[in-house]
Amino acid sequence: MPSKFPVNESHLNEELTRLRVEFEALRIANAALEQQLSIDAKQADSMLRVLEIRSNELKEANLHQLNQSNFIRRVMDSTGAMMIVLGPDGHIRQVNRRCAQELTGTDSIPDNRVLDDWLHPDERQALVAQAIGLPWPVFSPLFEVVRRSGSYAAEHRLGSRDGSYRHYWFEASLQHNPQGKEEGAVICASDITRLKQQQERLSRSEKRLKEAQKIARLGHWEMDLTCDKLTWSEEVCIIFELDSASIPRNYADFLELVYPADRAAVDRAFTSALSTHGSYDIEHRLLAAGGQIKWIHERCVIYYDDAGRALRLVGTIQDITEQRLAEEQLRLAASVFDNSLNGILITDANTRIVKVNRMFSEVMGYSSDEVLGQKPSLLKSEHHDKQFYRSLWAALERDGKWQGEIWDRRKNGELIPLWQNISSVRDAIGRVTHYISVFYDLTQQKQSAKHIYHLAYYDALTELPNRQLFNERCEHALERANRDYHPLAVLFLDLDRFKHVNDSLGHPAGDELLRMVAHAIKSSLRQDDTVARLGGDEFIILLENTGSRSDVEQVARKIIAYLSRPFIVQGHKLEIGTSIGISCYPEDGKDTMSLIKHADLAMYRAKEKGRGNFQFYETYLTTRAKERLFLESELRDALERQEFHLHYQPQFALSGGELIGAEALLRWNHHEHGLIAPDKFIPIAEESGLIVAIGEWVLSAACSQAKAWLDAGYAFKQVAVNLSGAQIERSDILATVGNVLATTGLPPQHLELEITETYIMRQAKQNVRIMEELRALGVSLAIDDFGTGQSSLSYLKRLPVDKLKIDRSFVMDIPQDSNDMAITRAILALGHSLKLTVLAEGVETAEQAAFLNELKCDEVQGYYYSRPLDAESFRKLLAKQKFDADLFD
Ligand SMILES: Nc1nc2c(ncn2[C@@H]2O[C@H](COP(=O)(O)O[C@H]3[C@@H](O)[C@H](n4cnc5c(=O)[nH]c(N)nc54)O[C@@H]3COP(=O)(O)O)[C@@H](O)[C@H]2O)c(=O)[nH]1
Repeated sequence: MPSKFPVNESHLNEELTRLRVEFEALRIANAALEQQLSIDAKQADSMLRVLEIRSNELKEANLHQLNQSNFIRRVMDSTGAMMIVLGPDGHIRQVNRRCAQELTGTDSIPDNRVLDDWLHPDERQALVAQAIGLPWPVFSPLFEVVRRSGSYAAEHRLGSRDGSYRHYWFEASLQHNPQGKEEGAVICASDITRLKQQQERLSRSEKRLKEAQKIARLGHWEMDLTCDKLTWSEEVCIIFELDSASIPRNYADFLELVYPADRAAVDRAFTSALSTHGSYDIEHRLLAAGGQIKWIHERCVIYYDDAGRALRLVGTIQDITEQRLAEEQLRLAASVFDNSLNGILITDANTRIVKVNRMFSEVMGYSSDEVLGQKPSLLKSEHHDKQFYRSLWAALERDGKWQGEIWDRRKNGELIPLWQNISSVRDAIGRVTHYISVFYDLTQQKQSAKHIYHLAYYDALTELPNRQLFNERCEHALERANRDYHPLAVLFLDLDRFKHVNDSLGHPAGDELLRMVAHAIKSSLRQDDTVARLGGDEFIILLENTGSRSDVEQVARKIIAYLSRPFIVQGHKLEIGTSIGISCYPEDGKDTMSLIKHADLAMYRAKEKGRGNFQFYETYLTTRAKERLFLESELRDALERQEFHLHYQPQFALSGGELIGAEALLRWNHHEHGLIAPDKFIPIAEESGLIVAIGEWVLSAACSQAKAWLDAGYAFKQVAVNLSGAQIERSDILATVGNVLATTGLPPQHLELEITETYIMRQAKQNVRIMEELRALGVSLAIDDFGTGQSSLSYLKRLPVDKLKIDRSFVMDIPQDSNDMAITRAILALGHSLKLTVLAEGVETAEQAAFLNELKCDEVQGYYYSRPLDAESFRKLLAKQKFDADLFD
């Protein structure tokens, strides 16, 4: 075959040679190979045999491993815990059935899952936080933790298939192969959910116990007697106010904390319980660290060994301070309730009585048993109408309280006024639970008020209304009179001669007389009329619905007649009488004050008219009263203004006509109104008491003048000075006369003192004594106005007087009035029989002088002989006197 390429023989040879060589080499090699193959075949056979052996071994090993693996799986499945095998990257490689069931509800776990997927988010998050920043990929932070620690034990929650989390106790260990390379980890997770729940329950109940102990302030303690060691719960520390370091650790230290006064009792309880194999229960005080004394309740039980030896004591301590205080408060409240001076009644919401106190029973007369369960209406009286109780309940419902006066009825039927304070008690949600009524008896108060009212409105002596009540009644009467156009009258009474009774028989007799008079006035009036006592011997009467003035006049006459009858007081027959002033509404006044004032003025006028008279008010009486007021106020300054002077009315011996002396008569020359008559101002001076100073001035002026005349050589027997009754009563007349005589130097025998018969007889006994003392000074005494004063003859003969002055009223109607002549005659006879000088005053005519002369009257004075003269005129008269001065010494 032609070659495409030029053939080269050498080259072919060379090639052939090379091929031969190669072939030879190949042949040799093949032979070697065949040899080798034969060797190898042999070897292979032996190897195959080995392999077969090995394979059998492996099979056996595999079987063994499978058995082992099955065994392990069975073991794993048989455990109650979850077994999880993690691969080297943390993925779950294998789990036991329990685990698969728990986590997925199947028998397997899907591939590539990590256990962290079931961890509670909080825990997962915490593990993630630990794994952050690791330089290799982290599939399972949980596995990383296991890796880090090698072995790991912790509590974790894993989500179950039902969505709940269960608690597991993880115990994990990192796995290495024999070469030391990490192969993963095995986790055994035991379900501790129930344990956990029990723990939680336990801790909850421990907590609750703790709280309960705290609330109950209850602590517990234990004492190991074998080593005298005390242990306390936390609450005990709180009770003792000690920190746990300083809490007593043995019995002796504990006793130190017990209040000293209670230590013996505590120790007794302790030792007695030990000796009797008992327990003890005691309340005692302790000294808390803060210094406070606390009350505690201690209970203890003792445990013994089989031989009966006490081993330990277990006890509780409860702080009962508040309870004690509350008990104390309760005891106090109960004591207050029981001992309250107020009655207390408590009802339930249905107003059934649930409790009453002692005072209730005392006041109302019902025992507690008698009223419990009853309604308070048991006590009801008919004093109040339904409306009263309706408004009481309305107030209770509206304000929760009511207070006021209620008249109830006692068990014995008596009505009783009570001041009640009723309040409702509500519970936390506002429902009324009780009503409490606190009351006190107003009887006493009402009686006191009545008594006070009586004192304030009634006259204690006569039981008649007083001025205050009269005023009020008059006010009301005026309102009625004004409304109904009725007239009314006010009668002002002043008893005549009452002072005389008082002065002569004493105040008890005066009081009795006033009571009789009060009764007499009342019985002479209608029931509706008001009679009041204003004080002293003054009474006032209110006549309502009076008809004409004559009707009032009739009443006045009736009263005068009643009071003119004699009253027998302490065996004395007393004749007094009354003077009545009358004012009428509306003509004499439209208000109480005016009516009383005007009746008073009218009464004065009635008295002036003569006793046993009545007088209707007239306007001039007011003018007169004003005038009196004016005079009184002017009188007060008259002495200072030296407006007084004396006139002297000469007195003569009737038989020879000799000038024997003069009566000093006071004259008031007012700087504006000129001469004011003594009749006008002396009574005012007497009433106001100014008579004392004025009388002293008169005495002093008269004595000075008399002494001056004597010193000037004029002869006269005496100067007579009038002493007013008021002056004697209101001053020390004895001292006054003595002083005046001493200071003026007038020999007493030249002074004669004139005292009116009326005054002397008013208090005869006492006045006799004063007159005796005056006479002892050396002065002579004359009874002035004799015949007007109803002298008692028995007294008259005992009177230390020298002269009787026949009152002008008897002389003035001589010779026209035969009665006066008879009286004059009688006085002269009486005077002479008593060996007294008799002077007739007010002699104005020759007939009178002749009549007196005929009757051997000793001395005279009167206009017939001379009017009162001023001092100078009298001196001139003296100068004409031809008497021998010795005649009068
Ligand atoms: N306690 C004092 N009383 C005094 C004093 N001075 C006077 N009085 C008393 O005042 C009353 C009035 O006195 P008076 O106006 O002075 O009148 C006296 C005589 O003037 C008056 N008199 C005398 N003679 C007559 C007469 O013939 N006719 C007449 N109509 N009047 C006459 O009598 C008054 C004296 O009376 P008496 O005292 O009763 O002797 C009068 O009661 C005075 O007592 C004084 O200082 N203190």
